[in-house]
Amino acid sequence: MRISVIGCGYLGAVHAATLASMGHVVVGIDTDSHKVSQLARGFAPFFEPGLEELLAEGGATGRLDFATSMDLVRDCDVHFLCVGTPQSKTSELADLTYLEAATRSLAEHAKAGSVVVGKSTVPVGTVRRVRAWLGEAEVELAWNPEFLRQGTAVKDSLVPDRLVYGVDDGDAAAPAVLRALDEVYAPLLHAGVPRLVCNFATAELIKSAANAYLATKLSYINAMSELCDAAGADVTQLAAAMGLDPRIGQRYLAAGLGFGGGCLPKDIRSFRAQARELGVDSVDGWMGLVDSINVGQRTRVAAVAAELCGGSVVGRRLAVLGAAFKPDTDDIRDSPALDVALRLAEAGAHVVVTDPKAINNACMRYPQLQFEATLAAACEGAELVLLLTEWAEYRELSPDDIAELVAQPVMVDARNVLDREVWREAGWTVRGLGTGLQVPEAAASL
Ligand SMILES: NC(=O)C1=CN([C@@H]2O[C@H](COP(=O)(O)OP(=O)(O)OC[C@H]3O[C@@H](n4cnc5c(N)ncnc54)[C@H](O)[C@@H]3O)[C@@H](O)[C@H]2O)C=CC1
Ligand SMILES: O=C(O)[C@H]1O[C@H](OP(=O)(O)OP(=O)(O)OC[C@H]2O[C@@H](n3ccc(=O)[nH]c3=O)[C@H](O)[C@@H]2O)[C@H](O)[C@@H](O)[C@@H]1O
Repeated sequence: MRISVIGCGYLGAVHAATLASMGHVVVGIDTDSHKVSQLARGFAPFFEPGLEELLAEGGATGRLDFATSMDLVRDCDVHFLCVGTPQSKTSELADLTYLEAATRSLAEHAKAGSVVVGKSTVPVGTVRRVRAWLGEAEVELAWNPEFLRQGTAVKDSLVPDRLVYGVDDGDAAAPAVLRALDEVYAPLLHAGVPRLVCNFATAELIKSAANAYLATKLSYINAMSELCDAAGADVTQLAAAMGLDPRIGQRYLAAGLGFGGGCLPKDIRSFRAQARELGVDSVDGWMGLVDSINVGQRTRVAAVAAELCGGSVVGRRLAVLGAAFKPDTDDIRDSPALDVALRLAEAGAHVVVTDPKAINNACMRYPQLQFEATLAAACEGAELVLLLTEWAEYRELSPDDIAELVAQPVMVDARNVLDREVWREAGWTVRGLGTGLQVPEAAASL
């Protein structure tokens, strides 16, 4: 099939490359000419494991191309809308202006009978607006939310847990739309990936509800970590024991600094705003609590840092390990690590940040922080080390690796990934979250 992918960011570039690897002829369209020129030359404009290999394969087979001009979508049978839907700058609502612009532009170029498939995460009711933006274009519409995670996006796209097709069940064209989607995803369906067909509102809500559930699970275990600190219990052991119950499961129970990124935070706020508009107070209140528990973890980490510095971080040299919002990505959107680093810098500390992949993105945006390419340079002379993003190389750190570099052997392990006993035996003071030591109220204002 000939397919276009409109919007080639963390979602769209991976989607385009994986569709080409399945045998389709794909053109990715993006308004960012720098991104397009990198993609067209086979370079990933961001770090995503496995993406460059797929871009190279797509380029070599001639099945994958990228462009800024919508002209190239004319021959395509299916168009995927993958543009950003960030949080509005002035409210909790999703900003749909990119989606509107992309849809209106697509409508001018899409051939009659082609199928427009939304993939961006949108508030319930958006598909009706997309239909209106398509105007007189003689195209069909479907909504096919995406569940991939950054860092494992290629694998998640090639082996997804499920495919959700939102279609207009009252429309005579629905069977043809389903056939088109089945043809797109034929290799996945043959491999047994479950396929769920539903109406538009359900498809929109499935995506928001799934992200809200993941966020809920994370804030739940982070609330438990606060309880563990108050009660002298250990949240890592608590989570491990809870997770052994298959009804609960181990995943998304790692307590610590909480969630960030370009999706979960903005999606729960958008979900909250949707619930308010629909008059469903329970979801509004619930999402508000999930959000505030999550943001509260950042305050708690900053408070622990201040406590370990004797009550104030003013003038102290602090090393921060991690800038990306999670390991295996260079994405710094709503990064909890950078949020804590900035709070500590604002409180008067000299903060030196390192990260295996995200330094370039971070140093352009935050000139008030010092960035170092290596762990050794970041730790040199540090009076306190904060492990804020659990990259493998930080999880596997041993006290000997940095003991000679730091000024004081003191560590905040905000992801609870280090073996505290090993570090304590080596003479370090180590604090995690939910380890049975209360975060002081006085410092919590930081
Ligand atoms: N990043 C992820 O892991 C996932 C993201 N999503 C959703 O996918 C959507 C996209 O997210 P990301 O890829 O992370 O965002 P992103 O910001 O990385 O990419 C969006 C891309 O759209 C391009 N764009 C904006 N307006 C355009 C237009 N009129 N025409 C063509 N291109 C245009 C931008 O230049 C940018 O490259 C969001 O709704 C997000 O919630 C869903 C699942 C996973
Ligand atoms: O809609 C989206 O864009 C995507 O959002 C998340 O994916 P992603 O943001 O890539 O990252 P996750 O792996 O889910 O992690 C989110 C945050 O939770 C944190 N986290 C995760 C797991 C955990 O146990 N503890 C924890 O604090 C991570 O550090 C990270 O900051 C969802 O997992 C995807 O299914 C969804 O498609």
